[in-house]
Amino acid sequence: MAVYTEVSDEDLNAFIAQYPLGGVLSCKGIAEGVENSNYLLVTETGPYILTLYEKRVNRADLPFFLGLMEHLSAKGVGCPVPLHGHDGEALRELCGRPAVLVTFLNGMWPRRIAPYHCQALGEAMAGLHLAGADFTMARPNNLSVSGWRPLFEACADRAHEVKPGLAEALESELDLLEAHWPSATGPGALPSGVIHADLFPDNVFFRGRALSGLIDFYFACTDLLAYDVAICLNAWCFEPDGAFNATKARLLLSSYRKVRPLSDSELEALPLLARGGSLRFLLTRLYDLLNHPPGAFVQPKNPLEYWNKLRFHQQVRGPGDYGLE
Ligand SMILES: Nc1ncnc2c1ncn2[C@@H]1O[C@H](COP(=O)(O)OP(=O)(O)OP(=O)(O)O)[C@@H](O)[C@H]1O
Ligand SMILES: N[C@@H](CCO)C(=O)O
Repeated sequence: MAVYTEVSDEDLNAFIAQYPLGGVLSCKGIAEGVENSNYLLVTETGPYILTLYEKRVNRADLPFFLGLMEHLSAKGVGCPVPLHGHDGEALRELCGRPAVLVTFLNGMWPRRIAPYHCQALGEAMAGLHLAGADFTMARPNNLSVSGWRPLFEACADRAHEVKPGLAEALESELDLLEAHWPSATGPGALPSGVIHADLFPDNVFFRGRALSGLIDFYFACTDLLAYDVAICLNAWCFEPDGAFNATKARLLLSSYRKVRPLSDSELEALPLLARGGSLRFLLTRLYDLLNHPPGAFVQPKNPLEYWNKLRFHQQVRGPGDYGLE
């Protein structure tokens, strides 16, 4: 149960009274998700999502996230929209945590990924990148290459508990990525802009076969657009047994490219970006696993799922291995 901060009825009623939403009819903690405390709130005017932000969300970043969702929604991207209270404010505090109410999105995230999901995701991701092009705020990606060594150092001493030799292998990969990571500035720079940076299946809603919305913009930032593509290759194009599905990758990439073409440099950089994306999620999962509070309801995700993905990308010879003709 990803509810880290419990809210009393008294605190909730006082919080909701600050909005023109009528009285509270129900408020239930949402089990899914591992980063923040989420509640499904129903008032006399309908359903909403109440989010209390936890450890990995910096309060100072919230204006960027909230402003981005408003910007993208205005551009036609299906995403939650923050609600403003009587005082015009969207960002508040509840039970000592930064808290926001957002609109409820209908749809279900796909538990079993079909090729058509990948095709729809590629198109939606490209649309997101284009819609974010004129968003005036910027936020550095604190979980890109500059953020990986501190995470690694916080895990290195105990990584062997998860897999013998893991620390040594990760340090070697980290050295390579730090030495060769593509730049967003200067000669040979790759295109950059607003990326979601966490476009996993559980953050993408479908209604039937149609993609209906994107949620969880709390890792969104300004970074390499192709890095978002690489994160999605990892999150959508591997089968439960760990096998890479080149058909899904081809559909994802080709539908993305129909909306926003990928340059030759971006395509050439995909294997390295996918190795970085593998390391990023491996490290955050490893950190969460090694620091998992005993008895917590939230089940940590398996870092070795991303060790297997990293090993796959390490042997990729070029973008052709991602199903591209
Ligand atoms: N706007 C929304 N409309 C409908 N459901 C939502 C919305 N936002 C969140 N949810 C529900 O809450 C769940 C958790 O939301 P979210 O993924 O943002 O939490 P999180 O703690 O950031 O999780 P994650 O581990 O994916 O980062 C989602 O899987 C979804 O079921
Ligand atoms: N989507 C992330 C969790 C939230 O950052 C993962 O699966 O590791």
